[in-house]
Amino acid sequence: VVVGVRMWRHSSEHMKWNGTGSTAHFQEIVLERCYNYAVQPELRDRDCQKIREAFRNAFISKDPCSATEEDYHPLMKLVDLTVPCDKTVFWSKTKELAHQYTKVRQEMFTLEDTLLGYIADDLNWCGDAGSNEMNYQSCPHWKKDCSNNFVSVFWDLVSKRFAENACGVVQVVLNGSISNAFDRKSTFGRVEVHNLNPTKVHTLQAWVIHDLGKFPSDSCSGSSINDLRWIIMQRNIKFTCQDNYSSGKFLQCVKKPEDSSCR
Ligand SMILES: Nc1nc2c(c(=O)[nH]1)N1CN2[C@@H]2O[C@H](COP(=O)(O)OP(=O)(O)OC[C@H]3O[C@@H]1[C@H](O)[C@@H]3O)[C@@H](O)[C@H]2O
Repeated sequence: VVVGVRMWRHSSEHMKWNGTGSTAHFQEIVLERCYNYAVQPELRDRDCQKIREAFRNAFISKDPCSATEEDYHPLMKLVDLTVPCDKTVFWSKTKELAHQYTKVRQEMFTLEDTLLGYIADDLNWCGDAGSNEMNYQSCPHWKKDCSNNFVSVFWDLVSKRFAENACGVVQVVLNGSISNAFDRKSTFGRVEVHNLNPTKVHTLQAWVIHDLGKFPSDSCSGSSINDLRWIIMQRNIKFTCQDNYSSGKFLQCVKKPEDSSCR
């Protein structure tokens, strides 16, 4: 009975938040994804154990509404978010299409195609100040509880670093099937656009892609894209835009650019 009561009291110690709890088996998933990523075999054992520990230590035993970028600095020191010039792909409201793109064009990289983005994608994590356990019951919701939670701060930080490291011609896949393909409040609009380095990035190429069989709701001449064009040109970066693509045609043309219907 004592063990039962202690266990019960222990699990009820966690705060009740409005967001879903930490992903089950979080630590094992982080380690396994690290091993799966194309890390050089001789490095991966040492590095993956360290990455798992540094990731956990960033948030465990801390108030989950007190996250800061500094909490992640030991983890950021272990990974590199740099990709080759002309190979960076940002996205906004087009996650699946952007990943289909980089699956077809393996030399292109979304944040998800870097080690840290690949490890963290679709996971949720938080702890509690009064415990060294993860909270699997609930975690802060970025709107209903607090924006400085560990997941939101993580994605803003890695998105910022990913944008800072970009060079040459960078691309962004935007959703032409919603009214505002570009949204200043999105991570792309709030973080990545403002962290591109104009001395390294000379052009931002936007793709405004609409869903197959639907009329486009936004286009390169729409007000939201004109807003993006203005912001980018203010930053002394060239802006180009393509909008006569449905998602199917976009994937077909990135696979075979020489196809006559793709010019
Ligand atoms: N699993 C990933 N999540 C996120 C990435 C990312 O690369 N991977 N993010 C952000 N992000 C999280 O996704 C939603 C918003 O998406 P959504 O509203 O669809 O688009 P965002 O522009 O906010 O964010 C996409 C943009 O930021 C990076 C990625 O490099 C793209 O260029 C919000 O919770 C962000 O914190």
